[in-house]
Amino acid sequence: MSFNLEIHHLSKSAFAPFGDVIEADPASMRLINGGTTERFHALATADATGDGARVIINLFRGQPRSFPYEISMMERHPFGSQSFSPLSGRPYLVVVSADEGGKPGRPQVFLARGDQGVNYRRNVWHHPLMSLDALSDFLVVDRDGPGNNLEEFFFDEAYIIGAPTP
Ligand SMILES: NC(=O)N[C@@H](O)C(=O)O
Ligand code: NI
Repeated sequence: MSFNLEIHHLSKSAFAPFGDVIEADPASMRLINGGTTERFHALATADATGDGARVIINLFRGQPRSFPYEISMMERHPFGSQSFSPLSGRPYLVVVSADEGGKPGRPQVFLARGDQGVNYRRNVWHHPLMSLDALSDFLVVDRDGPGNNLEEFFFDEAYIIGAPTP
């Protein structure tokens, strides 16, 4: 069995082609509330398109994935962005692909810290939530409304991820 996907630490620059990293970036910080609160401003933008579309806020409670793990499919949301912000303080995996002629290319795997969220830009290929180690909660901001906002693609041959090392 070949563990043929490397895991990289999540960074704003590496993730830029796919969306935003939601983290306490000093460059975005402004003091508010009489200096008692740091506002890390406009880290990402929620996008919801189509008549009747709305941005909604959800909680996802994800069961931990076991490894080696087969990446057999990817999905995307053609009508809206989707963000995941960890509430349990645990790392998790983020798996994304560039679009290649309407299909996902070779997945890229990022290990996100427990204080980093991600916002997938609209129509970006990604794997469904991948919690690690224990049941984990995430605040998820995405799009609700008419139309099918889920497109899935199944690979002919699955990619394999070995167990992440912290
Ligand atoms: N289906 C759903 O709401 N979740 C997925 O979109 C996901 O990315 O986890
Ligand atoms: Ni999704």
